[in-house]
Amino acid sequence: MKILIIHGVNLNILGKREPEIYGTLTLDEINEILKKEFPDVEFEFFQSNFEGEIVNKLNSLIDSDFDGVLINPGAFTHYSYAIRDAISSLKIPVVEVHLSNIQSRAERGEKFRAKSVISPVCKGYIAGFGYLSYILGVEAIVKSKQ
Ligand SMILES: O=C1C[C@@](O)(C(=O)O)C[C@@H](O)[C@@H]1O
Repeated sequence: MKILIIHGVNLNILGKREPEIYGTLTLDEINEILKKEFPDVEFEFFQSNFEGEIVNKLNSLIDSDFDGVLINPGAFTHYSYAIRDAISSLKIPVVEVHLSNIQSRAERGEKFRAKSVISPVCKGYIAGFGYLSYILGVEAIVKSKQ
């Protein structure tokens, strides 16, 4: 089984970025945890701060042999119709994940986080479990394929 993990904008600085919200693990450490948790899955990892690069990556999956995509779009979650349309064009399952609970953050004042323009075109979404959100997301892709 082949799964593409897409980390969006500002996730390259995980570990140093607001650790009280996003935790202390770096992106590489999260990627390593996924490889250890799912030894039978072939992963490709992709991070970009550029919306168009993420769109290009998603477009490249049309007619590919990937079985699923897990994406944390970062702040693109809240406004990128381009990423949304690219996901809609895919036939394989896409799961959206977030480290933080974007709904509770919205209630506590950051209202813009309440809206994900991405989740309506995903198979499902998981938020609020820190790096475990990624594990749960991959598990959802693997188990829904079985
Ligand atoms: O960059 C991020 C990270 C995030 O996607 C998360 O993983 O909790 C939540 C987004 O609202 C935020 O812009």
